[in-house]
Amino acid sequence: MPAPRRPRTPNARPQAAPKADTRRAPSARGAALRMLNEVLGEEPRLLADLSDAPWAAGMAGADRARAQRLAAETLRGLERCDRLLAKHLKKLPPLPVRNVLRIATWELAHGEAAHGVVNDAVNAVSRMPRQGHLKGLVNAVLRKIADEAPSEWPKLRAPRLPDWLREPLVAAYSSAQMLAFEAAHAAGAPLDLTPRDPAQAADWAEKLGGVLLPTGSVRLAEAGQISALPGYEEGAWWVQDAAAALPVKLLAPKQGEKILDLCAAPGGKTLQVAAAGAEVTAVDLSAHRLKRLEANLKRTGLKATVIAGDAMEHEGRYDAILLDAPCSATGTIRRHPDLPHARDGAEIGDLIGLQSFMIDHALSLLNPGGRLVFCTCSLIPDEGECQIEEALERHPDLRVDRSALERPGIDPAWITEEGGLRLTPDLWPDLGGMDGFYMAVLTR
Ligand SMILES: C[S@@+](CC[C@H](N)C(=O)[O-])C[C@H]1O[C@@H](n2cnc3c(N)ncnc32)[C@H](O)[C@@H]1O
Repeated sequence: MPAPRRPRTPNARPQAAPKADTRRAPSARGAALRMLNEVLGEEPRLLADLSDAPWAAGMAGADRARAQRLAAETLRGLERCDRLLAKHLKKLPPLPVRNVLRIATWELAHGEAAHGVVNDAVNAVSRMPRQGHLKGLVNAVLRKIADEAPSEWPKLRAPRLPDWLREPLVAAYSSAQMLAFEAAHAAGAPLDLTPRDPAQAADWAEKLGGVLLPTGSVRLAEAGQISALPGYEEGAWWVQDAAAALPVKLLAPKQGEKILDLCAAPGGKTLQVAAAGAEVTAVDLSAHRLKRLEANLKRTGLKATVIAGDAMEHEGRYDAILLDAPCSATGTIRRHPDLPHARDGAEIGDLIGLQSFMIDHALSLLNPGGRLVFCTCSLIPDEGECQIEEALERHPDLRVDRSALERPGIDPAWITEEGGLRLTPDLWPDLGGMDGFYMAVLTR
């Protein structure tokens, strides 16, 4: 029988570093508009890929952060914006004008002074070569929205996920749980930190005015400027969702162990493994994303061997392997509200194929008695539970180590039939939720 064809790696294209742009930098609102136009455009892009776009090169850090937030929050509330606007639009204007209206609607619903918001929106449209004539319409609509939005916004339902994602999730969970996911996505995410020294987590929670979560992460309600927080410069902690910090806790790296982090960038998990004193090799296909890993290693003073390359071609023998495989990232919508709009699910089939090839390759690199943690930040069981069930069928000597799940803060209700952990954004409702994730510990 011919060997099965390996699916193409969806994000295998090398990413070039952005070129500096000498044109005048856009305002925060102008940049947010460009971001929305790109996320919702014909060739949709993710916000994360736009943060260092050439057109944003001259922007001050604070403006850049404001633009990102404005774009992300408008996308999070897009359905609500459109519902408010629909009452006042007989016909949908072209996308750039619609996006000006959407951003302004979000701002008006969230307490921004109407005068500035409406003026800026009218000016933005009047500068559009082909849509300038719509400035009067924009002015009239936004004056009405300014009156209504603050009181109407909270009455609108949490935005629904698009069908490409809602349908598989309703089939896998339930309609009620789906509504709870959507409410969690609408609520957004607090800022979680992983302390370099887990024994000092409570101290950092106190110093930063946060709370210590049951699994050992520190949660802050208000992020502000992260690089200005105590402990940032000295690398005493790094930003990492509490759910994303769990795979390495299950891996339980030990001093001196030889550990491979197969899909490592931007590196939150590599830092955890290195902080435990293990000898870590971090591999990732994206040289661009690895730059962030290198910067994080420098800031924290932690050590890792960093390799830009294809996980499927990596060779060696390791005591333990972490495989945080490329996936649909549908568990991270609280923090990436652009994802449901910029994606359409077309690449999920390829990703599922790649994940199973990566599991098999990772298993071939394990020392006898070694352990593999497979995880994905996805809500889709095909990228989680099903991968493990199928791996167990392909490898009769493989078993799932359930004892690895006996860790502080892990609720037994999260444990799945095959022995993995299923985390969803509606968990910890009183603490502010967590990202969706799946993880399992395999040994052979
Ligand atoms: C979920 S992210 C990893 C997140 C990372 N473990 C962390 O904690 O920061 C998946 C990563 O897989 C990388 N990737 C995708 N295909 C790959 C391949 N064939 N070989 C190595 N890395 C790959 C992507 O560049 C991406 O950085």
